[in-house]
Amino acid sequence: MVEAMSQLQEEKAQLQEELAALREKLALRDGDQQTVTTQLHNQVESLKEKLISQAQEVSRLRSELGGTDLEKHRDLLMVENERLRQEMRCCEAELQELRAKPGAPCPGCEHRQESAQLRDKLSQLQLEVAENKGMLSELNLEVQQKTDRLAEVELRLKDCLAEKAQEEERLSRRLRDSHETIASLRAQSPPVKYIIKTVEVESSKTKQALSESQARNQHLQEQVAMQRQVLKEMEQQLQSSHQLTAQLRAQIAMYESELERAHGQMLEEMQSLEEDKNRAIEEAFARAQVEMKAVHENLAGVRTNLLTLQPALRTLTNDYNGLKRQVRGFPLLLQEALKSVKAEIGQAIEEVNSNNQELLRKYRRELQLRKKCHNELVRLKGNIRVIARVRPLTKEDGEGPEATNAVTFDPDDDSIIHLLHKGKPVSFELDKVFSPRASQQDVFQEVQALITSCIDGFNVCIFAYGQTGAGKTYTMEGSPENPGINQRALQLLFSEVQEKASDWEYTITVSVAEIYNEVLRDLLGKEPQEKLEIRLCPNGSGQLYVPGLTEFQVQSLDDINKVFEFGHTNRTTEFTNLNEHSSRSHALLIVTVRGMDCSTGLRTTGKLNLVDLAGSERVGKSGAEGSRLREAQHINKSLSALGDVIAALRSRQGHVPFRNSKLTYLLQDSLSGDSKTLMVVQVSPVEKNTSETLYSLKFAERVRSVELGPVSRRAELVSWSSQEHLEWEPACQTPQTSARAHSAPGSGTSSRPGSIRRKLQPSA
Ligand SMILES: Nc1ncnc2c1ncn2[C@@H]1O[C@H](COP(=O)(O)OP(=O)(O)OP(=O)(O)O)[C@@H](O)[C@H]1O
Repeated sequence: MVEAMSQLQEEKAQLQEELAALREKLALRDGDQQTVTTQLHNQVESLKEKLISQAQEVSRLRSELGGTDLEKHRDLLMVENERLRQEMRCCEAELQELRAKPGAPCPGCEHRQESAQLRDKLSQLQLEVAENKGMLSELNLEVQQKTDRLAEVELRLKDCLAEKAQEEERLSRRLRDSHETIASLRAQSPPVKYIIKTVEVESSKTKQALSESQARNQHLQEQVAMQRQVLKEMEQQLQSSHQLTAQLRAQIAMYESELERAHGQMLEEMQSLEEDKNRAIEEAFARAQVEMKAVHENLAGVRTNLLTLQPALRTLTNDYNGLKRQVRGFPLLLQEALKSVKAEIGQAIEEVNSNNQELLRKYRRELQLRKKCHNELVRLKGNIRVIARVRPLTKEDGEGPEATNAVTFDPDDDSIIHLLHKGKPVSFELDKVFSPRASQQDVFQEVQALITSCIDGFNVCIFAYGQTGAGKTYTMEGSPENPGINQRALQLLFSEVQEKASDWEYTITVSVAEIYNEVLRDLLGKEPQEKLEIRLCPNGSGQLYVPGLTEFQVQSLDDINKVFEFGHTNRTTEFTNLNEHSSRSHALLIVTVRGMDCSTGLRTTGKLNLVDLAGSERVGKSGAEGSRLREAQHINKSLSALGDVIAALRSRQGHVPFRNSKLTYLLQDSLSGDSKTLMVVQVSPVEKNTSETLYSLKFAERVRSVELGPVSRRAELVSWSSQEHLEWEPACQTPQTSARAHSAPGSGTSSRPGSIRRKLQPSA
């Protein structure tokens, strides 16, 4: 029993210990539970506070920025709009009144225009106001939409708050229940274990509910943030609509002021117009009264006058009837007058025509006379003339005694040239001698009469003769800056032709050819290397022509330059050593001038041959061989043939040996008949060239001298040919042997060069 008692005691102590431990544990649990509950309570409290503050915030926001302001704005705008409408109606009514007012400004009055302008302005303003009205109603609509959305948000917020309150209520109720349960558990200690477990279960449930409510709280916070964002956007929109409204209001104010000003202006104008009108009426009335008075007075006078005028009126009526009769007969008179005037005019025209005919006849006669005079002049000068041109010393002549000047001139006679050959002076007389100082123009002046005769239908030949480097090409072609005879001749032809353009139609064509080693080539052709032949015209006219020789029509200096350029290019491409070749060939520029008299239909053709001959130096003398010898022989042959032809022409022989060379055969037309020839003998002034110079001058003098008396001429011809051939023999080549060599004036050995010419003339 004792053992059982002690066992019971032990068990009791054990149980007490266990109870104490449990109590301790429970006390601990209680403490934990309490802290958790207070924490939860605190959390719920803070949530509540947050919710309240959020609700306050929302209401504050609502009061600050919410629909009420928008609504207020909208209401204000609507009131404003209504006020504007009323004002507009008033203005319109006033305008109507003004329009309807009698005594509108008189037509054409300047105020009328201004009034019209004002009306236009007003209608513009009305249009603008209507536009603004439209904008305002749009704005109203927008404000309405925003207000609706705000109301929706508020509703949602209210729902959320109610849910929250319910949740809070539920939680606090559960909390209260838990507290009560704990208190009851404390009161009943034995089933502590079970209660603790229940509390534990309850506590976890409470926690879960708490976390749920936190999540919901979070969700609500997010929603509130979203709402805030929406509110912000709406705020911005509201602000922009505020700005727009302010702008619109400003515009409306502006239009109002404009309208007011226009209205005021209009009123003022109307007033001034009214005043003007009244004033004008008064003035008019006063004037009318005065005039009326005067008219009355006049009327009295007129009445008395009328009585006196009646007899005068009768006579005037008689006069009028007489004039009427005269007017009826006027067309007849006019016709007769016109007839006589026409007859007079016809007579005058006939007189003018006959005068014109007379003048034309005189002009033609003058033209013929001029032509005759010109021909006479040329004839007096000689159909074949020879002039010399001495080139200046150039760098190419070198230095030293061999390069000194050997040519002098006669200061009193420009047809004499003196040459110092091997220390002995020799003189020659030609038609004219040009010193090195002579310009291209000076030389051209001498030949231009010949060139113009070409327009009248004459054939002309101008040759440049002389040794290589004596200046032939310079005289004929010149340089681009200082052109020679060729270009100047064509320019002269152009200007002459232009002068006659009213009566004559002219065409000028050019051909460029070359004779080398007795072969004729066309330098303007497509095949410059092709050999050309000279043939008789098949029409039996006896004239010559060159089949295939290209002719270019030229009208300007540009055309000439192109033709020369083309000819030069053909020559350059043909021969590698052009300078060498050019001095060994004859270059011909053939200009044909064809004219037609517009009134008579008369046609003329004149040919101008401008020839740069091959160098006349006697290459054969220096013992040249091969091609140089062949060239020399050809040149010699053609130059001799030219001399023979000129000589035969001057002596008017029956037979002229044209066919002895290609050159003379080609120029046959231009060397025969009444053609005119000029030879320019080019002279080098250098000491080392005196032998060639002497030869050239002798040749020139011979050409010039053969024109005299028939017997002498024949004798001269014999001497010419034999002399010419002898000249090519080196052994016979001495200047002294020439019968035509002259001594320089003052040398005392011979008479003046002109004496030979005189010697050959038939004695009187
Ligand atoms: N009157 C002049 N004034 C100035 N320079 C001249 C004159 N005459 C010739 N000359 C010059 O002398 C040089 C030889 O002249 P040009 O070439 O005309 O001689 P050419 O007789 O035609 O020779 P070629 O037979 O070789 O053609 C050239 O440089 C030229 O410019």
